Amino acid sequence: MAIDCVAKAQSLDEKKSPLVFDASVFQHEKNIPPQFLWPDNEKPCPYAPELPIPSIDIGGFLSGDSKASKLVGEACENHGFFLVVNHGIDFKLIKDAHVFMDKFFHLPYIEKQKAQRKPGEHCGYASSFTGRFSTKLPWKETLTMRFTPQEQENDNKIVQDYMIRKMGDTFRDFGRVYQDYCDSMNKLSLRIMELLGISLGVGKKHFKEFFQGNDSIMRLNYYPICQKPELTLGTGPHCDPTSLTILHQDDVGGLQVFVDNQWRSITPNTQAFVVSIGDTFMALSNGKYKSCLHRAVVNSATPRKSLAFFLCPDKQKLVVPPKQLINKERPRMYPDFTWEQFLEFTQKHYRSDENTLDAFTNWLQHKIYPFSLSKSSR
Ligand SMILES: C=C1C[C@]23C[C@H]1CC[C@H]2[C@]1(C)CCC[C@@](C)(C(=O)O)[C@H]1[C@@H]3C(=O)O
Ligand SMILES: O=C(O)CCC(=O)C(=O)O
Ligand SMILES: [Fe+2]
Repeated sequence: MAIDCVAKAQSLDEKKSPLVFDASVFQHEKNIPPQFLWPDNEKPCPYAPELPIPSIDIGGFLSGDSKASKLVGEACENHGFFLVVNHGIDFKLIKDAHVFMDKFFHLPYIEKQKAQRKPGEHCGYASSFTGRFSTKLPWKETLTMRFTPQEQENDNKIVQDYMIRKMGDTFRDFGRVYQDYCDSMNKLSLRIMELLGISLGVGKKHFKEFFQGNDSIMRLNYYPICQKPELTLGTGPHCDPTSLTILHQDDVGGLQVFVDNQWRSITPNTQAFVVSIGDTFMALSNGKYKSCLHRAVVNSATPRKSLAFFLCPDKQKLVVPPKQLINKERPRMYPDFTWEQFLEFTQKHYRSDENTLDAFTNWLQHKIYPFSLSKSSR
């Protein structure tokens, strides 16, 4: 009974009308609401030296390209970030995606609310998560769409259909651009999975086949101007729980990665994509490749935009590393799990941070073995 009451209280909490983060208002406010203030130990530092990350020519990469494989392997074992250039993605498509993103986030709040994210779901429009969290709110608005590859040419176009359903037929072009963008990201992801398979010594097919039927996430991040950027964060410190992130950031700058105990900035390069390993791929590589802590800072001069494509496996597939990556020196590091379980954990039980995967594996083990004694309590 008590648990039911708590659960009801929490769900009612989500239903309370939360603070509305309307950037058109907030971006001019001298004093930002207390919910957006981050603790001193997490506030952005005045200077984050650039992190040089390898630039991989994915267009020139062929199976025998040991240089690309070595460069990617070193980066992924260290911090999990690298650039991809010569990617073959149409630059007009990237430009159109940014133009349409700008148009969406400049709509009146009441219009954007037509796509409002519902509690417990990951798709939709969110204005800084004021309905999800009560403190350390990120200074951003987001629009999140689900992507699954079309099996047949005439299969439904899940991204375009979603945008038309939520926003009406005037969003047909918006939907087409993001459908094409996600289709391009899907193809690029599978090329990168070939490279990661070779660099891990399991062959170019292994991960490419694992992610053939992916169930991925397209997220648009819009970071409004902030009058006190030193007091808040656009996106708080976290590791992506997903498998692979392909990020296109505009030329404003703000992405930072925590490496060797220091925040380092990733210099914008609109010709390239920033690719990073997520928690799920860290588990697939049995911990060999690292999912790294990162965040986004904001500024008082110009809004910042980033397009994040999060590759995720079919929700029912078991996440299990290939046997070649399990040995005496490196026994199994994480339990079997499905992306469906992990995604539910991040949407209903836990705010992704630097410990999400460990918190998830503890949660999973207590869910499966509720009365097992954890090591610490033995
Ligand atoms: C599965 C996901 C959850 C988040 C979006 C994708 C991958 C990154 C996650 C996120 C961005 C990590 C930081 C916290 C978060 C709440 C956010 O700032 O948006 C996370 C996303 C989410 O839970 O909606
Ligand atoms: O906007 C950025 O540069 C990073 C955003 C991010 O890390 C995310 O959406 O997971
Ligand atoms: Fe991220």
